[in-house]
Amino acid sequence: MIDIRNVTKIFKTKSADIQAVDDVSMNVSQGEIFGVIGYSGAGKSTLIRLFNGLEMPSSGDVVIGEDVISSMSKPALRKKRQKVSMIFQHFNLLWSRTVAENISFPLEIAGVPKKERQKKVKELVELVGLSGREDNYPSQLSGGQKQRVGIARALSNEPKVLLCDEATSALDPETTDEVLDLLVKIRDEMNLTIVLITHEMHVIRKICDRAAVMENGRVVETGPVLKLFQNPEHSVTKRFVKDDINDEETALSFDEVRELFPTSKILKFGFVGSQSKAPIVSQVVKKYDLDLNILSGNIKRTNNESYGHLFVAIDVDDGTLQRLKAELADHDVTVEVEDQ
Ligand SMILES: Nc1ncnc2c1ncn2[C@@H]1O[C@H](COP(=O)(O)OP(=O)(O)OP(=O)(O)O)[C@@H](O)[C@H]1O
Repeated sequence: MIDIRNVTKIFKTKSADIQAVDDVSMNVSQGEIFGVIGYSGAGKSTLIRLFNGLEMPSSGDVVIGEDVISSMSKPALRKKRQKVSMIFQHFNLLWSRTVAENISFPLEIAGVPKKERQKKVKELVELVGLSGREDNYPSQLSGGQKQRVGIARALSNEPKVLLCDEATSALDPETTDEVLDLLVKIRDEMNLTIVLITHEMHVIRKICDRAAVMENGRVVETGPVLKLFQNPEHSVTKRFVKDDINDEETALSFDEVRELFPTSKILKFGFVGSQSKAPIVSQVVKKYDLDLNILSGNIKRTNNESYGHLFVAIDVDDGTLQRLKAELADHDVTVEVEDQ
């Protein structure tokens, strides 16, 4: 559906050339929710703006469906943007227009007759849960409601692709989850392909199927979301996963744990899916007659699986540890020894 091929974007400024996107390649399948995550300045906004031709690549190709975005004429591109629409962090609504008029605006530009526009607006208002608010102005709405208007407006021309530029970054956690649920609903109902950029791993975990991690303009890691959470390889991915799990408290208490149990090793067991509920660890620990102190645990849900980890302090010699690791590996439970 979307094919990004060796795309580079260099901004030429008076003082220097800035390489915002550096040789990025990625594919997004039809119906997928694909996330791009990175810290500030990683190149996410530039990358997503390349998807709909708001920026043109310095080299490489952006292909959406049958069209090579990077070599389209301006009028063709304007037309294409009706099918590759976008929502924004600060909503970009027209403040002097009501909810209904905002949603109707792209249809007016596309020359859709009034009757048809009204019908479409009504459908969209219902779809995004804003019935009764049609005549309100944006200033009368909460942040979450404003983004619902942004989403309805973006859907008015029945796009194939929805680009989300930090769409929940201005929202509180509860409203973020409501808007994310809405994105999943419209993906399912309209068979949309969604590409979102974010700096919040929670957003990736909650709704994305696959994600790419960016640093300094490059994609440093990409894969199915569960894989990124379970087995992050790049240091940036590890930081994002750690922030999401938020085990700072555990990290702080490790020193105390070492004082309390000087001969113990601190282990982290990692689980996924059904294993996260089964008593595998308890069975294996019993079998080797080990004493175990549970330090902390956490189970999180991705869009379709649960995964989790358990930190324990355990008095175990190296030989037994190897056997324990092998046995747990047979049950898809990973074991990591935390640094002493
Ligand atoms: N129009 C521009 N002219 C010059 N440099 C730019 C331009 N747009 C972006 N940059 C630079 O490109 C780099 C990547 O910026 P970009 O906004 O794409 O990153 P980002 O990951 O989206 O960060 P943020 O979340 O802070 O927006 C930065 O160094 C930025 O200063």
